[in-house]
Amino acid sequence: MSLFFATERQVAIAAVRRACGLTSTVFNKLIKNETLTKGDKSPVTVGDFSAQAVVNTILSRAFPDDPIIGEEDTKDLRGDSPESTALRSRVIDLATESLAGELGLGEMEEWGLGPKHTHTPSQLLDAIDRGTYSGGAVGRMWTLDPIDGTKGFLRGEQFAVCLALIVDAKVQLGVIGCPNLSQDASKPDGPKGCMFVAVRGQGAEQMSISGANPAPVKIPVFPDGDLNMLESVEAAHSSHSFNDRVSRHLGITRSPTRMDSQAKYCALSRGDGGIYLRLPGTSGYVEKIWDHAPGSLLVEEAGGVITDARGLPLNFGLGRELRENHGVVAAGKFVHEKVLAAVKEASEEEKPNV
Ligand SMILES: Nc1ncnc2c1ncn2[C@@H]1O[C@H](COP(=O)(O)O)[C@@H](OP(=O)(O)O)[C@H]1O
Ligand SMILES: [Mg+2]
Ligand SMILES: [Mg+2]
Ligand SMILES: [Mg+2]
Repeated sequence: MSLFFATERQVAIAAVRRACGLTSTVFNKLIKNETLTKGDKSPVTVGDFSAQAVVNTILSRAFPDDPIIGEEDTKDLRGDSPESTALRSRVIDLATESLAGELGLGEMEEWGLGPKHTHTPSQLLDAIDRGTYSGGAVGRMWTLDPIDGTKGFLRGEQFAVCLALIVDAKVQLGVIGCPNLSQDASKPDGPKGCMFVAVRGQGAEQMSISGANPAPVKIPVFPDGDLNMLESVEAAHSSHSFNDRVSRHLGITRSPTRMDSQAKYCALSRGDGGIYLRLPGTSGYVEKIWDHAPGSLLVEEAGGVITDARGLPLNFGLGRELRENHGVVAAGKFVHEKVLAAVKEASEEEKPNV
């Protein structure tokens, strides 16, 4: 196997693993005033901020020249109000505790990481703000969603820690940690917690969050009548009624599987659902690159195809947003074209979607 991006892969896995551990700690202890509502009305918790501090600290030590496009920033943490002060100190405590653990990386000492190293509050806040890079078509950059599916996280359902390396607008490495996803889709009550890792040209695999039982994932060929749809829980994030219409065109009778976060891409990659469809609602929301970068590579490396609703490739080189894309259609390679055709038919019936 080619060793391209071997160090990046190892560091990204260690960082996502660490952030997954942190999110479980937070969930068990989350108290009411530790969640904020952002300007766009979406929630953010101490978990999102501290997970971004942890992952960005690890990335910045291992790859000091790489910029990071992260979802969160410290605007709401740096104020003098009692709320900001309390939130800030919780985030710093959580990140400090998390970074004090073993990372299992050979170069840890050299990079100033691991149990022997401390990080000051201002270093941790600055680490969060390392995520403000504006992106673009040229060069190496990481993109991080420290908690994708914050609403699912708050409900105790699916969420994911999502990290990708983009080089010259192409996703080369993607790591997604899903602490609440069953390791075996056929045993929903069995052990939970999986990580999905994809490297361009090297395939995709699933393992436990600790790294145990790595196994390749591949989208199976679904017999006609066995397909089903994966979609967001939140109707405001993608139109459920449009998906129903597409399902009717495809002759799908099974009800859709609703799941928060990029866990949907993970489910698709292992055949736990045949199509992921995400068509924008009417709010004019533009998709963010951290919500799709690792998931898109995972789908491709698992043998699937991902485009927008018009059949165009997702363009990760236009900054923080997928500015020129419209929705997302992901499916196995024998199904994707049929889904695009059904999307076209459905949208002709139901303007203004496409
Ligand atoms: N109106 C909207 N339309 C589409 N996506 C939206 C949206 N508002 C928020 N989102 C994005 O939807 C993501 C969750 O996707 P899903 O519905 O698949 O769980 C959120 O990620 P975060 O939870 O990281 O903020 C957020 O980026
Ligand atoms: Mg968010
Ligand atoms: Mg997200
Ligand atoms: Mg998020």
